[in-house]
Amino acid sequence: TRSTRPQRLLGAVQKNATRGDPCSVIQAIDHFCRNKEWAMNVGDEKGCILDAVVSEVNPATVLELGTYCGYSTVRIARLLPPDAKLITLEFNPDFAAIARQVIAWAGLEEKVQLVEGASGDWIPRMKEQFGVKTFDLVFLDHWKDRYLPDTKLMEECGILRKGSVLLADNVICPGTPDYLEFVRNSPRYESQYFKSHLEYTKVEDGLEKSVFLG
Ligand SMILES: O=C(NC/C=C/[C@H]1O[C@@H](Sc2ccncc2)[C@H](O)[C@@H]1O)c1cc([N+](=O)[O-])cc(O)c1O
Ligand SMILES: [Mg+2]
Repeated sequence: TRSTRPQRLLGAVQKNATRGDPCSVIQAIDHFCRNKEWAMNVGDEKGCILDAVVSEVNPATVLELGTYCGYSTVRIARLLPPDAKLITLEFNPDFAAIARQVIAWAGLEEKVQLVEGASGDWIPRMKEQFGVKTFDLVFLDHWKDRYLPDTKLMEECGILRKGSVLLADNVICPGTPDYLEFVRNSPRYESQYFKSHLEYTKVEDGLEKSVFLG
């Protein structure tokens, strides 16, 4: 049977990237998506903004919602200090299987814990399951209609602390209007929009960075 796009993306990584070299994994995926098949990775342009925010926050604990093939997981984990921990949640087992191999190819398994399941089920269990009290940085890139309910859930579960940074992909395209309205109008967040483009296209999109004020 015909392979899937994530399988072909993994093949491009294994063919063109060097084991243990996260930058070559990132380059191989971007080249594949720009020249062969588009895929919904955050991409190189928004990826540079992601890199800048990760470097500024210098997080000890990161939560990623929506792993897909692990592109942003690799982008974030490559910048983390030795003892830092990135937990990434993925609902689709086929995507999770591909992402594990991409993360392994980059040599970043030690920094990443990929959890299969839905954010709504796992967010309430973060403390007991993984011993993480609060997250310094959360990257939202999963189902767009889950950004707002999951943000409210993270607040309720107390996994955000004063100064925790939420960074949300696709706030323009495909768009997350209810989330954007919430973080931009709530007194409990200080929000900032980073204008960019939808990965590998000229369509406008951007990242919204929201600091939780506690
Ligand atoms: O739809 C998009 N992203 C949804 C991503 C969803 C990812 O997260 C889980 S769902 C989940 C994971 C964890 N917990 C609950 C659910 C899916 O299995 C997928 O791996 C998207 C679409 C476009 N686009 O141009 O159409 C561009 C983008 O950058 C996008 O991110
Ligand atoms: Mg996205």
